[in-house]
Amino acid sequence: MIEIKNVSKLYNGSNALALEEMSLHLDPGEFVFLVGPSGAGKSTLIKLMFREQLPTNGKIFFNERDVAAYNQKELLEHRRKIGMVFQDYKLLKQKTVFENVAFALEVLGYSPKEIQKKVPEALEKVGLTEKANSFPRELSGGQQQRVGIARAIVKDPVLILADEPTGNLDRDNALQLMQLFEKINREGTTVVIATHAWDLVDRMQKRVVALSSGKLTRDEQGGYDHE
Ligand SMILES: Nc1ncnc2c1ncn2[C@@H]1O[C@H](COP(=O)(O)OP(=O)(O)OP(=O)(O)O)[C@@H](O)[C@H]1O
Repeated sequence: MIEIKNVSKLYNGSNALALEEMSLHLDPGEFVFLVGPSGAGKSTLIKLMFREQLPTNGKIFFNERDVAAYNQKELLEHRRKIGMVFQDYKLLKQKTVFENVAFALEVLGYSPKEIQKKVPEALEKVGLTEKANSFPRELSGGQQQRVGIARAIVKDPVLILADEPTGNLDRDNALQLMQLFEKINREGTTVVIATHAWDLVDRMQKRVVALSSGKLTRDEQGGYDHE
């Protein structure tokens, strides 16, 4: 699904590489944790996969297509296929839960009829049917992140990219969130999660890709650290 080949990233105005000669292959249906210390390059890798940033060197292929060669239509199509989840949820405060999730479809041009069908399905999947008419401020952090996940899955993405999705949550909520990602993955969506939550990574026993100073240092199935 995604092939990252010898990718390096140097941000404008920076003199250190955020990623250095990184290569990584993701197959459809995988569940992958990206781990590593602050500044290791996890967010950069996620931004490159979403094609929010372009590599300075190297190439990224999404379903065998070079993402740097996309035209405008292909770029929109790429982003339609990828659901993003953020640490700070990024919900619209003045919109209800339903409206927040619906908005993700409105910007993609879905019809009102499709929106009325798909939003309740997504809310049901994340267990928030009862909260459809609530505003984000009326929800707990865990519930707000579930809205974030509903917004990501409502467009039936093939890939979910989550950057530190449990960073603002307590351990119980974080674990429930990870289990929700696992359920979404079981239903066929590829999931990539950048996280510092090493205890949860240990518990989940998935593929773990570790980065340090922009380099891949480990890529294996299992817990956070086997050494
Ligand atoms: N927009 C930017 N401009 C310049 N440098 C940046 C930019 N974004 C990130 N960097 C730098 O690139 C490196 C990798 O950052 P990145 O955010 O990818 O790390 P991370 O592993 O996600 O860290 P964290 O766990 O703290 O989120 C860091 O040295 C960072 O300072």
